Amino acid sequence: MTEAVDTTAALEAPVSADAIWQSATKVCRITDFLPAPTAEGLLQRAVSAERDDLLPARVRGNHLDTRTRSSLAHRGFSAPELLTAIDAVVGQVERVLGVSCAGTRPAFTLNVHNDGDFYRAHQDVSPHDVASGLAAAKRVVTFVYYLHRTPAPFTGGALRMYDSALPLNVHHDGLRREDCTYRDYAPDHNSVVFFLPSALHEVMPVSCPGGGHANSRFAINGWLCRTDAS
Ligand SMILES: O=C(O)CCC(=O)C(=O)O
Ligand SMILES: [Fe+2]
Repeated sequence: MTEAVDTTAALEAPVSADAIWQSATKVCRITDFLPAPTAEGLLQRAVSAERDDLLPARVRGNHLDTRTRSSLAHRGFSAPELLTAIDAVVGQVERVLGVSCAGTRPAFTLNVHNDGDFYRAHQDVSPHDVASGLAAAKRVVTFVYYLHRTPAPFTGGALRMYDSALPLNVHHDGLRREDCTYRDYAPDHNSVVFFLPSALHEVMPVSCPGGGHANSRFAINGWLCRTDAS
C-alpha cells in the first residue's frame, strides 16, 4: 500500500543558501590488479630506484610546496606492464566514470612516501588549469597503483577521496573541509584506483618510524591525457 505524502510544507520551505550538497565521488578500485610476480617485479624496481632519480615531488604547475606535498618522485620510472594492464580495463573505467579515454596517452611518475610524508587535499585538474590552458587540463582520468612490502612497513597513507560538494566545485567560499564527507581507500599492495582528476583527494600522513626507502609507500601515479590531436 502506498501512503500519500503531503509535500506542501516542504515546497513552501526555502532551500537554505548555506546548504552543502554532497555526492559520493566515483572511484574504480581493483585489488590484486597484476599477477603477483609482475607486481613483485615492479616493487623490486621501485625499491632499487637510484637515489639521484628521486627528487622532491612538486605540485601542479611544477612548484615545490612542502606545506602541501612532502614525498619523493621519480619521473623517469618505466612501468610498461602496468600500462598494458590499464589498457585492458580502460573500457570498464570509462563506463563507470562516464568519460571517454579515446586518443589519450598515459603520463606518470613513481611517488615515494616515507615517514611523515603527505599530500594535502588537492585536485589534479582545477578550473584554473582549464582556464589557463595548463598541461594538467589535458588529464582525463587519474590512476594510482600502489606497491609496498608485505606486511606493510608503514601505517597511515590512506587515499582520502572527498565527496563532491557544492559550492566546493563552484567557488570555495563558505565550505570548510571539515564539512565535507569522504571515504578512505587503503593503499594496498597491487591495488589500483581510477577517478576523475577534478575530484578532491588527499594522501593522509604516512608513519614509517624506521624509515628506509625500501619500507616506503610506493605509488605509480598518473593520468590518461588528451593528446593535441584528440
Ligand atoms: O598516492 C596517492 O594515493 C595519490 C597521489 C596523488 O594524489 C597525486 O600524486 O596527485
Ligand atoms: Fe592527486
